[in-house]
Amino acid sequence: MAAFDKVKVIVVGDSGVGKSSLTYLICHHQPINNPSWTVGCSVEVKLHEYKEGTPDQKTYFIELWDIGGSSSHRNTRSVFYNPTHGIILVHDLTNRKSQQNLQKWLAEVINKDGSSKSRVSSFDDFDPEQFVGSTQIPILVIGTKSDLSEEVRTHSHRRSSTIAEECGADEIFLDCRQVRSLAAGSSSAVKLSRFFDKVIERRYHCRDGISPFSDKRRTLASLNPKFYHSD
Ligand SMILES: Nc1nc2c(ncn2[C@@H]2O[C@H](COP(=O)(O)OP(=O)(O)OP(=O)(O)O)[C@@H](O)[C@H]2O)c(=O)[nH]1
Ligand SMILES: [Mg+2]
Repeated sequence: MAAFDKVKVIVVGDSGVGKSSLTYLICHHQPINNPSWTVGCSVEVKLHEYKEGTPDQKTYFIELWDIGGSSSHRNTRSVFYNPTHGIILVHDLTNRKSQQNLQKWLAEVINKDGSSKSRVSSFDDFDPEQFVGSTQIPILVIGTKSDLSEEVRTHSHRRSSTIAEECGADEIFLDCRQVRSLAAGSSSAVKLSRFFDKVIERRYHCRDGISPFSDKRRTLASLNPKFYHSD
């Protein structure tokens, strides 16, 4: 089998928001039956056509690292975060807290990327806008359980979540249990494909060639030293 270049995208969010359901739908084009809690991390792979339909089209492997959201694993899951080429932040549209917690998830990912030397001193101090500006790791925000959300069902548009606005990230609302949620040509499928293109672009086609994770803490610290303290 041909060897394809690959990128690693991590999928994070609170336990039960639907990360495994979403990951399965993306990779298998069908819903998963009765997902069980993810212990540690589960990796699914999909092939993606970068810049499909253009002369630059090329096939890549996308690894989706579906991270178990249980808070009891908070101290051990850092091993899964390095390297990270793209981040999918998942929240449950029927659970506002899960959306608010995405800021903590983002902070956790940059905080625990394999180094115990540098820490964000407080999640409240964490500024997603600054994070995005300094690391340029592409982010996609996904709101699940749109079928159960009154707000989504009764309005054709729902306001983007704060974190998506702060990160300048695209956001998708969907029902992970329906194949049609990511039907080819749908706006959600287009956003997802555009996100994967961005991740590949950043990883393989960026002129400066900087690894997103190797450089981000230094950049963040130089931007705002208050984020960091030494142990
Ligand atoms: N109605 C509805 N149910 C969903 C949707 N997405 C996920 N679920 C259900 O929500 C429950 C939790 O989904 P999971 O995919 O296991 O959640 P998770 O985020 O992987 O949870 P952890 O592995 O514990 O971190 C399951 O019963 C799913 O069937 C959705 O879009 N709509
Ligand atoms: Mg899971």
